[in-house]
Amino acid sequence: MSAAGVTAVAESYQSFNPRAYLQNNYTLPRANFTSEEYAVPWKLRCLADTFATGEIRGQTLIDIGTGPTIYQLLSACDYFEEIVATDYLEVNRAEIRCWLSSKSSVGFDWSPFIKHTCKIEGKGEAWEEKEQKLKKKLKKILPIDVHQPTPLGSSLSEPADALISAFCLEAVSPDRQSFDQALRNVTTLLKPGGHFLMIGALEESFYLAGEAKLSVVPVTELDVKESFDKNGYRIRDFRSYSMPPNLMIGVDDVKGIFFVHAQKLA
Ligand SMILES: Nc1ncnc2c1ncn2[C@@H]1O[C@@H](CSCCNC[C@@H]2Cc3ccc([N+](=O)[O-])cc3CN2)[C@@H](O)[C@H]1O
Repeated sequence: MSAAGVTAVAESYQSFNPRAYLQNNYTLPRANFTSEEYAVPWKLRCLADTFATGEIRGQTLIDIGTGPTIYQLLSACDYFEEIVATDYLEVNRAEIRCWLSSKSSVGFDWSPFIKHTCKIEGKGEAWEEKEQKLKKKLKKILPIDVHQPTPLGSSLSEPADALISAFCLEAVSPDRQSFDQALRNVTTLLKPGGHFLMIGALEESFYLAGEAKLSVVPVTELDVKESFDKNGYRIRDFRSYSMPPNLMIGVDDVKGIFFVHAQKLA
């Protein structure tokens, strides 16, 4: 892992604009709920299908690099007592706090995401009920640095039952070696036998978030599978999505999205 590369990444994130990032990726056209040919419904389907088995459950789920988004936690909230959000930037942690505390729609409006998740889960759950359930379970919002051997510092009492992460490791690693090391680091946060659900960008080299232009280490399906294999996981499921031309809107050069369900070997 190049220390200089990691420092450069950290500096680039100082101008990350959460609202611009949300606008770029979580409004139309990418957040179009009319068909699973669109990126956001595809991601929600991966998560809803995986949690529906009931196999992934426990006391604590940690979200690695939550960013300013909560959609990735919607299907998880039925299966864990405590959900821990984490991010490197205070501006992102503040976005999550704003959503948690907002009575009205002061924060980003996640209701279309919550309604879609309730619909595909098919339990007849009211979206307001799921929203309140997640807000109740989302008990901690912690600083994290995946490049540290102990990413949460001393904030973590014991390893979690499961980890989830969306678009983080590849977007904060200057190279493949750093990506592998970051995966090794966050694996210390997971109990043996615990499950790790990761969603990420395929073959992306940059993305925009307001004034910030962030570098991304391009990873292929094979790269991701190799990283999990090398770090003591059994891959349970792997799905990929090709970005259709109408979703290539200039905010990044992402070619596709991967979803991996991996289990840490006991
Ligand atoms: N050292 C660090 N440790 C942990 N987290 C860190 C660190 N540094 C920054 N962070 C934290 O990690 C970041 C996570 S956001 C990364 C965005 N990834 C790229 C973007 C994502 C995206 C989303 C949706 C769709 N789609 O089509 O639907 C496509 C794409 C493709 N482009 C950010 O929260 C930062 O604050």
